[in-house]
Amino acid sequence: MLDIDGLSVHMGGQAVLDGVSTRVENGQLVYLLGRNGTGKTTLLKTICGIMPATSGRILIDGRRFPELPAPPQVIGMHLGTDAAHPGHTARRHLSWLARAGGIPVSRVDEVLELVDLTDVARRRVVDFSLGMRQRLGIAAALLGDARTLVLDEPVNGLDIDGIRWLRTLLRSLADEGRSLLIASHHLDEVARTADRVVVLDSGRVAADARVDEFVGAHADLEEAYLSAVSRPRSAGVPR
Ligand SMILES: Nc1ncnc2c1ncn2[C@@H]1O[C@H](COP(=O)(O)OP(=O)(O)OP(=O)(O)O)[C@@H](O)[C@H]1O
Repeated sequence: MLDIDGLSVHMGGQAVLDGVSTRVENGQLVYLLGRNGTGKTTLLKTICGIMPATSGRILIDGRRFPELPAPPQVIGMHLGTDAAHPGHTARRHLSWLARAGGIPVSRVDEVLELVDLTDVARRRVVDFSLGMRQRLGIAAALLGDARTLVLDEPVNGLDIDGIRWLRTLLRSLADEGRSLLIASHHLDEVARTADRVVVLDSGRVAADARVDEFVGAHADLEEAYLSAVSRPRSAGVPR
């Protein structure tokens, strides 16, 4: 479970996140939405202990990140498709992560199978397509069998079969009782699988609701989203 309370992150003298509070319960698949540059990646990195909070509190299964005895076994993270050394094979990358995280190396084959990369496990990451690097990042997030998962735009670059595969995987991980927080711009995936949405706007929570509540009287999810976020600074975007 993720519990975020009054989280602010300041960078370069600016508040990138400003008093963000939300919660992802066990068994919930929550999508984090918002315009480019509105703080989604910053929020995920702060949850994962990569960026420092200026104020506020983040609890992962009731504990702050520095108190976690074995972080990769508590929170799985996929924060971008360039995490692996390009000269390493997929297997070497995951084996290194497993050793660093105190995870049995035998788990590597399991996650390679889960993300359908077994056949290319000995190929170097530099030769991977974007979709293959997404799968590798998802494999890394799943290595520790953590109860909480944080994924940044995992759909990007996946082919149509891959998007369907990921949708089924994410839903089943939530149905097993895990907490998932996923930043995305893919409203179709949100509509199909999300339990809740959290919308960030200029670093603040503009909406935090069950999907059906969020859509409410709006025609659809896109209309609900556009009415939740402020107008873009650039002109000419029809509303
Ligand atoms: N290291 C940094 N120093 C200063 N500002 C930063 C730093 N990293 C990010 N920012 C700023 O923080 C803001 C939020 O960026 P962030 O990457 O969290 O947005 P995002 O919502 O994930 O965007 P996108 O949808 O494009 O991925 C942006 O204005 C960005 O310029």
